[in-house]
Amino acid sequence: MTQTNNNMTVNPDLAMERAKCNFNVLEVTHIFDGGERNTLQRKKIEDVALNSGASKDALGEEHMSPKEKYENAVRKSCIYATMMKNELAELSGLESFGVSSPVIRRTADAFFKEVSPFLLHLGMFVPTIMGQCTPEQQSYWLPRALDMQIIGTYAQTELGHGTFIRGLETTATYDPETEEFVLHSPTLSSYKWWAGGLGKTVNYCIVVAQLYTKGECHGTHPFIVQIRDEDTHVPLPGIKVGEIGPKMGFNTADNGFLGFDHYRIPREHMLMKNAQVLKDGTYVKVARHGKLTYGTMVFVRVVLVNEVAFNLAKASTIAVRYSAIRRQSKPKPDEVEPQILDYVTQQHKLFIAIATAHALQLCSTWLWESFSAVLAQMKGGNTDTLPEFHALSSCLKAISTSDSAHLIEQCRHACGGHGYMISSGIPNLYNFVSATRTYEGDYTVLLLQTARFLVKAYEQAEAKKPLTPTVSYLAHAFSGSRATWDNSPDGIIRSFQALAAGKTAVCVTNMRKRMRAGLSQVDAWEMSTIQLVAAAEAHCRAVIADTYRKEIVRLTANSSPNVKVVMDQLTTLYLYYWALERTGDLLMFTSVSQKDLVDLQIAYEELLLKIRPNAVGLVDAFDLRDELLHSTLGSYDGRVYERLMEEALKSPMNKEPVSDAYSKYLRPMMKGKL
Ligand SMILES: CC/C=C\C/C=C\C/C=C\C/C=C\CC/C=C/C(=O)SCCNC(=O)CCNC(=O)[C@H](O)C(C)(C)COP(=O)(O)OP(=O)(O)OC[C@H]1O[C@@H](n2cnc3c(N)ncnc32)[C@H](O)[C@@H]1OP(=O)(O)O
Ligand SMILES: Cc1cc2nc3c(=O)[nH]c(=O)nc-3n(C[C@H](O)[C@H](O)[C@H](O)COP(=O)(O)OP(=O)(O)OC[C@H]3O[C@@H](n4cnc5c(N)ncnc54)[C@H](O)[C@@H]3O)c2cc1C
Repeated sequence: MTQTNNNMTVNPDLAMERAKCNFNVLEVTHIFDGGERNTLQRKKIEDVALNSGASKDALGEEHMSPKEKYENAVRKSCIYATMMKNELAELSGLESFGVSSPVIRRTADAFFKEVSPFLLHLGMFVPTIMGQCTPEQQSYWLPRALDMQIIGTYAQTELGHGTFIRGLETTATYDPETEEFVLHSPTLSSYKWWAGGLGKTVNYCIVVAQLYTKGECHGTHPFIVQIRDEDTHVPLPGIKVGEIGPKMGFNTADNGFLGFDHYRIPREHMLMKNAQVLKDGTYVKVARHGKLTYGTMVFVRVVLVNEVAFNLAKASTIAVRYSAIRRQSKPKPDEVEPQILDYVTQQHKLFIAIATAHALQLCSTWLWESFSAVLAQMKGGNTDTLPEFHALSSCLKAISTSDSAHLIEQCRHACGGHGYMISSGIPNLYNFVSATRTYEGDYTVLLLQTARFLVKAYEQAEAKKPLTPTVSYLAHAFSGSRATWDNSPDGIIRSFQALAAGKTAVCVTNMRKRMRAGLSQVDAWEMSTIQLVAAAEAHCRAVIADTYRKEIVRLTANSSPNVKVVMDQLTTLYLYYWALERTGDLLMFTSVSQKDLVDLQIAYEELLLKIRPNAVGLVDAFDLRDELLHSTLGSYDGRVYERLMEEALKSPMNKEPVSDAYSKYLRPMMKGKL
């Protein structure tokens, strides 16, 4: 066993990997964090939050009953929330603590193997107050929410409808006599369903309901609604609330249901930044864009790109470290069993996961900056950039969550049987991330939103009208010839753009054909949706590839030579991987030949070998403390087998030498006495 500086016993294979890494790991950490200052700040926050040991459980969460798990999650949420109010607020440098800080959010992961019941409070309740309230409403609600005097959630989805927001059934009918809204759930399918924290934790929630005033329906609007007594926590009269039951993941989030029986709230509890109901019941539209009430969802879609990049970084750290210590099979009889990381197929599974974590992390920062710019313009009353941003955030949310879930599962495959253990950490990561593909807008549904924008942009390009930046490549779609293949990074990115343009063109052509053949526009669109989803996916891949490449070139401009090399290798790997995944499309829409593709496959395999010696260094650069990984397979010291055994011995099943089930069932059955 090898000793490191701080006297930690490290598995010798991992120590050897670290010794052969040829680049400065800390420099890459700074790139991933967005600069040295951010790394220092992150480390300080992690030290304060994690060094006290407050995040640890006496008994592993996985051995607790659902009720114990929930209560334990609330206990730790309260500890973490108190830390945020006290020590962490100042350190994070945020005006309003925690609300938009990925570091605070990530550090919280050390406290929860699943999720905090407060996630929706900070993730959606507070952002909705910030985004949908008038200044007066904000000054009343925000301090109470930030100080955790009230805890809230976001209740939009109903039993009958999640995707189709305009189809929600909960009603909020204005009564000018009492200056109140009457909230009502007219059907079973109108019951709110899913909101995190609603089951048992929160006492307030944002409720999205159909607004009726003066006999007219004005569509869905947000309201802030008290559902439990602020002192006793008992549900208020007219409220039917509870928890929805066990799920694939999110089992500490007490997702809930909620129904209203003619439940009254004051007029001022409608969130009135974008639309108002006056005392006499007159409806006044304030916003210049009809979809601004969907703002919290857009915010969360942006945040999620960062969130899944982080979770993918965790899964790849676990799988790469494990693959460095795991030895299996004997391809060369005279040599020792190789580390499984030496198998090229294993590298193929894992290095794309590392590269994707980088790509999504850098895209998320870029997306966040674009979002800030759109918000700044909207403050000045200009909503022109919103449609493009909605299209962009929709596809990035869809692709980042879907790719991350797929790659986390691939990391599990890469860990063989041990990856299936809860203690490996990977099942919890997968259960969490696979939900992100559905919530906040399902994958297909969001890609179809992007496709709407692409088709419109294509028609603008056809009419030689100006295009917005992310679709400017569509202007080249009318050259009449196939894009010229060239295997340089820029050449591959141009080819990805050609694929997106080509696929969009095919959709438009097919829809026009179908309409000429007599189909309505809606039916022609519906018949083309498989290809529209594929076009939006291709567009998103082109955006990610272009952004990742540009950002890496910019961020490594002053890096040391070896860091430049390894970062260039990772971006190139990302481009080769996706080109090889899309060979059929490339043959359709570019001049690529069979020989070009065979050469590209060989170049890809050689690239895997070049990255191999730096693989552990690359995941170390994510700088994920053991407390965040929660993994027997992925800890920094690589004591995998010791940890697996330690965890197995903690199982309550091992507390008694003979299980009660023996005398109750096994023995009678075996003795023929059952
Ligand atoms: C410290 C802690 C901080 C952070 C925490 C970190 C991490 C995570 C944070 C929190 C989250 C944690 C857990 C979340 C749990 C889950 C919560 C939820 O799921 S909440 C519910 C979410 N629900 C959805 O997302 C529903 C999806 N459906 C829709 O968005 C819409 O219905 C849909 C877009 C599908 C269609 O809307 P519709 O009104 O029917 O529009 P239509 O199709 O007719 O289009 C009309 C027109 O409007 C444009 N448009 C649609 N949406 C938007 C938008 N948001 N912005 C701008 N424009 C929009 C649409 O493109 C179309 O335009 P054109 O006519 O084509 O021009
Ligand atoms: C873990 C978790 C937490 C959640 N938390 C919250 C919360 O806090 N608050 C809240 O309000 N909601 C929450 N939700 C609900 C979530 O937002 C919805 O489940 C999600 O938006 C999908 O909607 P749906 O369930 O109605 O799916 P559906 O729309 O019924 O989708 C079912 C299938 O139909 C397809 N489909 C639907 N419409 C179309 C279409 N127009 N074209 C093509 N295909 C279509 C979808 O692609 C999908 O394959 C949560 C969900 C989960 C899983």
